[in-house]
Amino acid sequence: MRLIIRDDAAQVGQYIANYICKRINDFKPTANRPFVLGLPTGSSPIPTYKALIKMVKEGKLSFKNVVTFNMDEYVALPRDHPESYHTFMFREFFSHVDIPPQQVHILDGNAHDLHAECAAYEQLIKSVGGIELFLGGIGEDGHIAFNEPGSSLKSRTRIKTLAYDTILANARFFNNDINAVPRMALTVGVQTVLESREVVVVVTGQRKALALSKAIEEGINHLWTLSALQQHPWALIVVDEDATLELRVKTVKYFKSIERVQDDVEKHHADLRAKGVGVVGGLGVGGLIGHGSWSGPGDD
Ligand SMILES: N[C@@H]1[C@@H](O)[C@H](O)[C@@H](COP(=O)(O)O)O[C@@H]1O
Repeated sequence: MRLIIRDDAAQVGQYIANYICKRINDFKPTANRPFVLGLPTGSSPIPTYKALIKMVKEGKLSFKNVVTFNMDEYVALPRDHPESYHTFMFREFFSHVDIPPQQVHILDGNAHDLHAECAAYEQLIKSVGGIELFLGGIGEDGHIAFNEPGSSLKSRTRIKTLAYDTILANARFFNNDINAVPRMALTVGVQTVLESREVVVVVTGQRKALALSKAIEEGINHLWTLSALQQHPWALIVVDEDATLELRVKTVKYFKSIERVQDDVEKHHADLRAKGVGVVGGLGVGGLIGHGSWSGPGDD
């Protein structure tokens, strides 16, 4: 796992957008071999969406051959409700990029048979070859998607009752009316996220600081479901300074030093490549081994 720390939420968004842009462009997706991207809702990914939209408008990135799967959706909230995740995603992102709407997948919280809807979602993800990169956010209680505390770390897409803390936290989107917040949601499971080939998580703001420290400084624990990421071979968490408030100074220094070393190694490789010297893997930092040149968060 790698942790990248930036000054503020805007810089976090820019970093992740650059990262996703590079991933998609390096993948060279085609209609027959699309890039499969998992996406979250919430306020945290908005700076990333803004930066991605700008890249599309500048012609640096296209979503024509990208297939998306959203993490979650409320149960029984009309699809066209301003706070449904369908509405959110089209308002904040999909309507501004060149993705064909039939390539967008969002769970249907109004499906007649919710269990069948969840099973079909898992099947659909499998049928396109699995998710290449899952971008996620977290709740204050450390939940990823809507995998509330106590969720099985082997869970798959299913119906989930929301924790009272989450209902309280999300009331801000419903005119602070707790009674208006749906009590249930459909969500991908922790295992669904872990099965994607790469996971990138955005964590910003002081109110997420405790969850971040529980997830990365302590053991894997179903009470902080993001901690399951410790088992993922290719995970990156991008945070702002505020989100690091509960981390040990030593933890912050460690991850910052890893990034510095990574930059030095990357520069060294670029110099070698410019001189026409082939670069083989094996430097052992941040996933260089087996990748020739570093391009990802690494599996250290
Ligand atoms: N289901 C979503 C999560 O996927 C999201 O990560 C979380 C954080 O939202 P925010 O980024 O607004 O803090 O909100 C909801 O609970």
